[in-house]
Amino acid sequence: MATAHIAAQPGDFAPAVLMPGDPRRAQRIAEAILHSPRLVTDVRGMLGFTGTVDGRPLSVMGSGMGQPSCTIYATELFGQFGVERIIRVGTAGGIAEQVEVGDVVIATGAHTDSSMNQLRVPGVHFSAVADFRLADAAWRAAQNPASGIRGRVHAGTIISRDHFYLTPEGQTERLARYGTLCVEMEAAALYGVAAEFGTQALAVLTVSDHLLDHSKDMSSQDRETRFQDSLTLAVAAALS
Ligand SMILES: O=P(O)(O)O[C@H]1O[C@H](CO)[C@@H](O)[C@H]1O
Ligand SMILES: O=c1cc[nH]c(=O)[nH]1
Repeated sequence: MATAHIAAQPGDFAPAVLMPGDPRRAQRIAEAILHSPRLVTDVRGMLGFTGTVDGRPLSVMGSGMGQPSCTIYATELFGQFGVERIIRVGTAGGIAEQVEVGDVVIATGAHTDSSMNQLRVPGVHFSAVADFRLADAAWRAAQNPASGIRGRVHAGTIISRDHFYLTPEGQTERLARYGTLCVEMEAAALYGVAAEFGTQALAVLTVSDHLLDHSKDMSSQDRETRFQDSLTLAVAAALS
């Protein structure tokens, strides 16, 4: 039962999927945390793996960059492959002053400048929010010393932008005033797809750079590899 973008069979995906934007990060995560990972799809190089963690099935699959790409994969996983929860594990740019490079953000809600969720309920400004149970599980894992979290963890609102390079003047500073923690490019759409299917979604983000202070930004290699804390929280949520 392959779909247009996923060449897998029924049962190939676990009920919970970790979803980074970068398919190479999906492979690294699969190799790092899954017991007996097997490749279940590679259409367009968007790698998906399934294995087990502590004897429980778990999948990892890339989403690509941006809300349209993430929406395609999330829609097919929820709609065709029996997936019940998707936890995005991505990088983000810091916006709030208290958020530093290397910190982790549990995205409880996502503002957006995208039109994708506007099309869902005509005349309504859709609220793109994380599943409370997943967010609570990630937050509780962050507070538990046994989890081994080394850095700081924040929970709150983020923004999912369509543009990586084009930002209206003053928008970032205004978002900071409204308590927005960081910016990435997928969570709002992912939360919208989960609402459509009555399933669960969460984004756990590693801050790779800061929009208002670039002095400590990560290299592109660090962006691919420095995600241990967010991964720990994402797995805790996925298997909760
Ligand atoms: O690191 P990932 O998960 O790709 O997430 C962030 O990085 C990409 C931009 O560099 C966008 O996809 C953004 O959301
Ligand atoms: O979308 C993103 C992701 C990481 N860093 C940014 O500045 N923006």
